[in-house]
Amino acid sequence: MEAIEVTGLRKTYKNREAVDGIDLVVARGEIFALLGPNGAGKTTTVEILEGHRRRSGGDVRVLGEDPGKAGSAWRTRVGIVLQDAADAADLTVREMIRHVGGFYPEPRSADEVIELVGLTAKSKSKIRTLSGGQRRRVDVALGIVGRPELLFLDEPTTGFDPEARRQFWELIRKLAGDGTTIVLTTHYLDEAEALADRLAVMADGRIVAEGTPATLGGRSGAAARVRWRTADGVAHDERHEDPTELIHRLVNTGVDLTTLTITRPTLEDTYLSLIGEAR
Ligand SMILES: Nc1ncnc2c1ncn2[C@@H]1O[C@H](COP(=O)(O)OP(=O)(O)OP(=O)(O)O)[C@@H](O)[C@H]1O
Repeated sequence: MEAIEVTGLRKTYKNREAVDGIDLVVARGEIFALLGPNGAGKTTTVEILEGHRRRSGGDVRVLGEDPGKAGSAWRTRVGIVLQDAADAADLTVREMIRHVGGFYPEPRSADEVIELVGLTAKSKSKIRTLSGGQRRRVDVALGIVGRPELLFLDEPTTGFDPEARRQFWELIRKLAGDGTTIVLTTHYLDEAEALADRLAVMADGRIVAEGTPATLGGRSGAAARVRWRTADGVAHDERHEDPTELIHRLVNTGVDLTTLTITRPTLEDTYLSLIGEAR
């Protein structure tokens, strides 16, 4: 059974199709990223999958059930990392995690969760005294304390410093390695590339491309850009479908290969052209 199966999902707000008939499958144990510009329909889609928003049409199965009708047993199998879930709390980190863990049948221990999110040094601090990035770690802790089979993360690393982002990525990989299915929305293309097994790009309520980070939008087959400088200092810049033959030729003509660079479009290049085409 897949973790998520969606066919023909639609959501209409007044006259506006925020989600305009999307199909989506997320396999168990997969890390799936949903990308797209502001207003594309990502949050609406994810909130429907979480059971927090009604759909206008289509079929949705999440862990085998319709989230619009599923009960509390289903809810304990799904983890949601909300932005600022823990913000106003006057509790300590450990108290808050234990408190929320109490709502689940088989919670992780507070110590395990605190260690996983890297908050050991802050476990006895009141949440309101934490920095923004540290509070986001508490949000993540609250999302995973119930040992979810499926975890939704909405722009999880906004406000993290670079080291905290890398630590968070490690945590996500670890959770996925233990079999947790992960669905994340992000505006960071490097994050999607580092984490996602598969990703989909939404624009204007539709999915405009879907694939692995390496193949999205024909990326792997896109022409490579080859640049080099000849001994007389002249710069060359060419595009080639298959640069191997060109490189052989350059080697045979004695080009200084220390000046040679070969680049493919980055995920960001591909994403921006997909979004541009969708407009
Ligand atoms: N409660 C609502 N009532 C009316 N329109 C809404 C509502 N929620 C969202 N919309 C509209 O639906 C569209 C999709 O919004 P959504 O929040 O799903 O986009 P998003 O891809 O998550 O954007 P962002 O990257 O900015 O979070 C937008 O045009 C938004 O204005």
